[in-house]
Amino acid sequence: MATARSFARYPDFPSSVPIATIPVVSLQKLQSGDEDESKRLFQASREYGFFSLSLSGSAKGEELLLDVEKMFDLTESTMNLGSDILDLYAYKPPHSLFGYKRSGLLKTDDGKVDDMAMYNLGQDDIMGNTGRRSNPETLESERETCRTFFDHAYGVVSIALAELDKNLGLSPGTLAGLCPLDKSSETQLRMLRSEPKAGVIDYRRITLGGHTDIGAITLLFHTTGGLQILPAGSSNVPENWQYIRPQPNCALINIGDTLVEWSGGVLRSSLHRVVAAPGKQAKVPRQSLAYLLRPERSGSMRRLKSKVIPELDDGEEEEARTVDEWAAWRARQVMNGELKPETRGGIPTKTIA
Ligand SMILES: O=C(O)CCC(=O)C(=O)O
Ligand SMILES: [Fe+2]
Repeated sequence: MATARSFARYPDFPSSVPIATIPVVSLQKLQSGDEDESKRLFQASREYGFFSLSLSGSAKGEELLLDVEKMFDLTESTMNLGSDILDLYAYKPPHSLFGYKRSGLLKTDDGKVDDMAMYNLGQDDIMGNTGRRSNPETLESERETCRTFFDHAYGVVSIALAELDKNLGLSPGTLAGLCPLDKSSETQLRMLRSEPKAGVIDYRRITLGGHTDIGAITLLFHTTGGLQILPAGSSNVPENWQYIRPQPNCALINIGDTLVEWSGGVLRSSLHRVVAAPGKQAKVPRQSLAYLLRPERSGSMRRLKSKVIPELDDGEEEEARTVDEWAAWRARQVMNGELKPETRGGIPTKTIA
């Protein structure tokens, strides 16, 4: 579903809706050490908090695209089990966010509820870092496929993190080293699906409410539209939200709140949400896959030090909480209404690396 071939199976994304001009960066160019491409990735990560990573022409990229196709099929067969069966694997917030969430359990910004089913598959579970969880048979029988996906997705996202290391003036391997594949974390593959509605389509229907991703960085695969971003500096009114047009053979990458913390606000995490897919695309089921990379649980949320990252201002305190403590504290703040999700970061660097 992420390759050009699968795009051909879906109705076209309409040309009449406002879209955000998210830069496309080539994985193959990054792998060959192209400095301009690296700078473009950094610039996009500061200006939009999003960039598209073209996977074509890179062996690692094309391998991942094939895994993505398989995971889209597994999303479909899993979701087809129906919510009665899937509820046996229901997620248990706030204690555990792994497992199935049926549609309609989350509040959206407009006071309604979401319209998105998701199955959150834990990296620890699949990679064997901690105790196994039990998942529906569709996934249990394909553990090896899932393992390959996690392995390859981590490999590609590590290349993007290495570029951020370089541009942030950090030593090679710093960011990926804080989010290891083989250590316990909340890292997950979120398999999302929203069903088409009969009758007149409400294109303003929010299927997944506005949020920023709490982790380090996210790789998203989608074929149909509906994902929207609120550009930096724009107020949160319906006309300011812009669609992100899915690009064939690409992963959409976005910066999460953890990278904003570590970079002292140099990188940006942008508010995004999902609404009904535009045009004829609203008539087909919408599936997406989000690989949400989170740091090692016991890791530190302290701002990193480099010649690019600004030091703490007078009166600012060093973050003392661990990754897990910080995530729990933020979730509480959002729940108590003390923190409204909003775009963060994108401040000037100390010097340019
Ligand atoms: O389905 C999408 O396009 C976006 C999903 C998303 O933002 C998330 O799962 O955090
Ligand atoms: Fe998200």
